[in-house]
Amino acid sequence: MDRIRIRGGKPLSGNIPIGGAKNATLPLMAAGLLSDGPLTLENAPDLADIATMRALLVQHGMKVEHDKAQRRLVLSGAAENLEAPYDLVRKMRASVLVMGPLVARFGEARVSLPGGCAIGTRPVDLHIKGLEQMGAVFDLEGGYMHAKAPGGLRGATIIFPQVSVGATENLLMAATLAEGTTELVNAAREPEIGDLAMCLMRMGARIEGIGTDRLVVEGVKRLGAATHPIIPDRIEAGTYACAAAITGGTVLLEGARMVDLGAVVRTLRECGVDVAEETEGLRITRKNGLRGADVMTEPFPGFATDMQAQFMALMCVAEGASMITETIFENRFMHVPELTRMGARIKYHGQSAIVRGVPKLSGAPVMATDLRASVSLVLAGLAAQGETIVNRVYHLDRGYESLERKLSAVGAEIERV
Ligand SMILES: CC(=O)N[C@H]1[C@@H](OP(=O)(O)OP(=O)(O)OC[C@H]2O[C@@H](n3ccc(=O)[nH]c3=O)[C@H](O)[C@@H]2O)O[C@H](CO)[C@@H](O)[C@@H]1O
Ligand SMILES: C=C(OP(=O)(O)O)C(=O)O
Repeated sequence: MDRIRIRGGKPLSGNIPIGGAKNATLPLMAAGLLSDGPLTLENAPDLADIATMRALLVQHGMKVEHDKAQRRLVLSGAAENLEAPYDLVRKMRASVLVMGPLVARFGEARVSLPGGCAIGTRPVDLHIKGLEQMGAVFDLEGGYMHAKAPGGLRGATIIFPQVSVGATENLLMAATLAEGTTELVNAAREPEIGDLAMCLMRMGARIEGIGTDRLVVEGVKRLGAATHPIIPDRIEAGTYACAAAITGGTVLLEGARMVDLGAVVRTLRECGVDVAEETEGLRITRKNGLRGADVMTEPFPGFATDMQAQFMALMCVAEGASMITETIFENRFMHVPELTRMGARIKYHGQSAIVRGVPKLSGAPVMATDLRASVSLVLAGLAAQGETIVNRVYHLDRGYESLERKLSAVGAEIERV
């Protein structure tokens, strides 16, 4: 199995191109089920999760062409098989995003329950309740959610008791083809949801309130073809910002947007890192020592949970103590024991961790159980003395395209072995 080998201690310098956002591309691909298309998605990343979503849509009966050279996905055709099988849903939770579009367009879907995952239990009750409010009837059988709405979905007012990115996306897509008006209250406001809404509008949907926590959707009879550019990946950008910061370098993140990274940028500045907006993207520079800072993860526009592990790696070598509180997922500190093996001083209890900065980390063989925990070990390895080997590289391949190529191009000593 592939591993990543890093020899730390090299300040990064140069440009890193930021790809299209994984977490925008996955729902956008699911939206392809809402029309015969073609739906053309520009700036598509080449990631394992995108291949999994492609396999899922293809087994539903759609045609999905991925032109990797042109960074373009073209989706067309209509689903014939309405079942999302366990093997694919288990591999990638975002597979449940096919449920809303399938029920809305074809009146039925059978989607495997995803089960828990490394970062938490992650139930899908809000997705189910919302579709029930829109008239779908659910049976749970053999580990599958079987939803039926033979007469189609109807608009409803859905008030989310807690903010959910996936449930907002599923119900937003479903609402575009429902009869009448759907109101989504306390909706998630992540940039990926705005991107999905923009694409749905291009396909002919009628949506108001984009960018706010109240989305109002007027259902239409059918959606059509569209071409949509995917937004840049703010988590990939944030991760490479931490790479520049932890190595004391200067990197231009080509294509990254300040508007998506407000809370991360504010925290980096608090730690003594310079962040400047340039025409081509964001420039991250760290000249002096890092200072510790406290962080609490929250729904957007708060600090993203998908940046928590990377930030913790940074705080391991910052001066003073930092308190990191994870409020979104109940089990998202799996990187702590591995960072500790590299010499970090971290204590955690419940949802909070205290990181006491040390002058140096030391390289070690490490592994993690999820995507962002894995990349936090890469960041720690970039700063550590000696060699770090990161195992289970398949986690990284879910969300970071050409990670080792992008980092070695700016001076890191990193390779896949
Ligand atoms: C593919 C994708 O875009 N993944 C992102 C998405 O995941 P995902 O859409 O799964 O995350 P949610 O926003 O739905 O989850 C937030 C919280 O709500 C809970 N919850 C969610 C749905 C539900 O029906 N019931 C329920 O209790 C979850 O267990 C979690 O504790 O948003 C997360 C939070 O920003 C990110 O970390 C993930 O990277
Ligand atoms: C948690 C993540 O993804 P997923 O929701 O697909 O597990 C992530 O991108 O960090």
